[in-house]
Amino acid sequence: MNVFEVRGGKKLQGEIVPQGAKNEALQIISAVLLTPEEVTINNIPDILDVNLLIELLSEMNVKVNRTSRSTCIFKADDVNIDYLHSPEFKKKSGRLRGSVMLAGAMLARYKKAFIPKPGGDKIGRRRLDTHVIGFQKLGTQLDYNQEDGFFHLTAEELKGTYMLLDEPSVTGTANIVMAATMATGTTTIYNAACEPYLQQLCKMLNRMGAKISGIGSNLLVIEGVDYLGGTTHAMLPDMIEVGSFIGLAAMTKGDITIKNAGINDLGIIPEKFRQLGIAMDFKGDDIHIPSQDSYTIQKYLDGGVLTIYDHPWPGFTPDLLSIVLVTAIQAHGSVLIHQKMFESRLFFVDKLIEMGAQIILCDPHRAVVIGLEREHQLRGITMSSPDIRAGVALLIAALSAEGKSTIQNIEQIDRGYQNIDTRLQALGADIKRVAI
Ligand SMILES: CC(=O)N[C@H]1[C@@H](OP(=O)(O)OP(=O)(O)OC[C@H]2O[C@@H](n3ccc(=O)[nH]c3=O)[C@H](O)[C@@H]2O)O[C@H](CO)[C@@H](O)[C@@H]1O
Ligand SMILES: C=C(OP(=O)(O)O)C(=O)O
Repeated sequence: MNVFEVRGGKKLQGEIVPQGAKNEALQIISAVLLTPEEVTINNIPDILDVNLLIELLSEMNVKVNRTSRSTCIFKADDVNIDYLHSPEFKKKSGRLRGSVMLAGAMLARYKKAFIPKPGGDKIGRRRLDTHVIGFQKLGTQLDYNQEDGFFHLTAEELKGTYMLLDEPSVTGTANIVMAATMATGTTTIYNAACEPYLQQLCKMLNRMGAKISGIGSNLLVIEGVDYLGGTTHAMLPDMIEVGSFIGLAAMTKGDITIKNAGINDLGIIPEKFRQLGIAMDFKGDDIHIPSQDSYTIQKYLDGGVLTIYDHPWPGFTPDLLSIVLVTAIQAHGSVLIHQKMFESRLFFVDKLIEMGAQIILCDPHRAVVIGLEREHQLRGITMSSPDIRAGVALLIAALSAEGKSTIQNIEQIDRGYQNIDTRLQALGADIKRVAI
């Protein structure tokens, strides 16, 4: 087991390139099952969750040729469907959320899929109802087997239909879109999620021969086709990494340039950090965050305290709220952080409070951060990373703190951030990965 040992207080400086997007990669890599032809994927993030999904495909007998850490050629011309019903699949897929999206592709191509209880961050209830109801509307029979703990999904034929999703689930929409690509007739999905992850998936599917319109909106229309072929795809820069680096720069008084940040696909993200008072300039596709001694949280026009809350795209992603929260610690002013989607994602503030932050956890969904205005620094402590984003938020706190911090359970961070220790070292951070 490894921990991060961090000696904080250093001003970080330099350039950093975001990895390919984790949540996009999980959708895109699942989609390779839709065709027997070669699919080449570039800008793959070299992170635990993605590597595990690639391993699962390889164990399903998909030919996997990883020509470099960031490029992989897949060929799913002889898939072993039964592997999806094995204890090994159950165990491994339970370690990541993304594995649930193998089901949509399997249903489209083989009219058969198995879904064990998926893994992913333990950040609250994470139901699969939207996925399953969508599959059922397309004509899938569902049988939950108490003994093996799998949902068994089978269909004689998938038939296009109209559906209004209960909620714009990200992985749910991806799953239903994939299932509908080769259904008979037209599928209309209203209240669809429309994150750049999904836009990228739909564009890739269209290149493979699918007929999807409405991309980028919450109304997707999918005309079923008989066959999908091979293609090439490259992931966008990871917008959650970009947001994390903006927060990191502000908290460490750093002067950081995020290279090739994919600004056109960041939506409201830069604006939310600007509301915290963080200056940034866009130069081409790079974001430069200059060193700032202080930053002041905006108030509403009527003088009210700012609230930053999550909302389905194009609202603010829930995956950056922990980062916004930690970034507000050293600001002037106060902000209410309202995590609407997940009920267990804010408990990590206990650690920040122990480090000296002024935070009031009002309830599991809401926390008020009262900025310290850099009047005193956080203190280094030993802490454990509860989930990917809280883990990075704690890491940012540690890098800004006085003295030594130890962060345990860093596998959580490694699930989503590629070689974060070495990339931060290149910015001047004192961080070591230590085996214990
Ligand atoms: C692998 C992957 O892509 N994971 C992302 C995906 O997870 P995932 O696709 O699992 O998340 P969902 O979009 O299904 O929803 C997440 C949670 O939010 C709740 N919910 C969702 C929509 C809504 O309008 N209201 C609401 O309360 C759901 O009930 C659920 O508990 O999307 C989440 C929400 O952006 C992100 O945090 C995850 O990083
Ligand atoms: C919640 C997240 O991931 P997952 O859905 O894979 O658990 C995340 O990326 O912040």
